[in-house]
Amino acid sequence: MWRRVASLSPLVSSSKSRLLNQVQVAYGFNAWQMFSTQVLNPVEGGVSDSRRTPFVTFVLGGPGSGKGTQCTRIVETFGFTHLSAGDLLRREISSNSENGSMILSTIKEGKIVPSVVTVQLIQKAIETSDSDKFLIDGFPRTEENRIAYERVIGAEPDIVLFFDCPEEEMVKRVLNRNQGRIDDNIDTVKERLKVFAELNLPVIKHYSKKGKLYKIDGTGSEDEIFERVRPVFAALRYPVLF
Ligand SMILES: Nc1ncnc2c1ncn2[C@@H]1O[C@H](COP(=O)(O)OP(=O)(O)OP(=O)(O)O)[C@@H](O)[C@H]1O
Ligand SMILES: Nc1ccn([C@H]2C[C@H](O)[C@@H](COP(=O)(O)O)O2)c(=O)n1
Ligand SMILES: [Mg+2]
Repeated sequence: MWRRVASLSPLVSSSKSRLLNQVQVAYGFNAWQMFSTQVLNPVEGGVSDSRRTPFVTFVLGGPGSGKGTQCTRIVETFGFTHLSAGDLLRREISSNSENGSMILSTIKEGKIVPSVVTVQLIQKAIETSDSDKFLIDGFPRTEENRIAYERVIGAEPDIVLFFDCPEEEMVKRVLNRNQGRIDDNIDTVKERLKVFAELNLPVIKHYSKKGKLYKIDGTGSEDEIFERVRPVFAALRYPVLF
């Protein structure tokens, strides 16, 4: 079980703090992102490998914006573990869990499942994985999702990707998806677009204000989009040791 040291900053000496600022300027990351896979040991004030915390990327965008497609590419190239909130919920439906019928009707209507259910599924998936870097796809969809995650997991994401795509393109992609999803029909898509604009955009704005957002142009071919995503993760492969 991993956990993040909540009050890291007071433990960082002023010289380290200056160094972190220089690194942030040079690499475009903040101090928290740099410490995302190693946390300070509060007793010794040093870096402890025994209490690693995972690097978490939230992957956001409207329905059909290409989140799942690009996550597959990121997994192939950078070895992340992909957790799709939608897939976790659909698995609950197919396993006939106690929440299955509620989840099914919520997804059919294009609405959002209560955060307590989704956050629990994500928490379990993280805790039962050996991975130290996750893509959490399609989550948080609402401010309520975001706050519930931060409360339960005790951490914010390290970075957030947002695939920005015009509505007409998203609708076209969803209606051509042909994977048998119950929400891939014009009525549900219209509702999902409404929910995205009303409830998800505020989350995206929140992370933008925090300097964690990477807005990616979600138009063009899958390859073209991945070439916009690649530099974000390529930069993460240069660890800075303190
Ligand atoms: N750049 C692209 N150009 C054309 N089609 C694409 C592109 N990227 C993905 N697609 C296709 O569009 C459909 C939707 O993509 P994807 O499932 O990745 O979107 P998503 O953001 O995960 O959607 P949802 O939120 O509904 O799960 C899929 O059929 C996918 O193959
Ligand atoms: N945080 C989430 C994620 C997904 N859902 C529900 C509602 C979505 O329309 C549906 C499909 O998700 P997708 O595969 O498109 O990411 O699942 C939710 O309620 N809360
Ligand atoms: Mg998807």
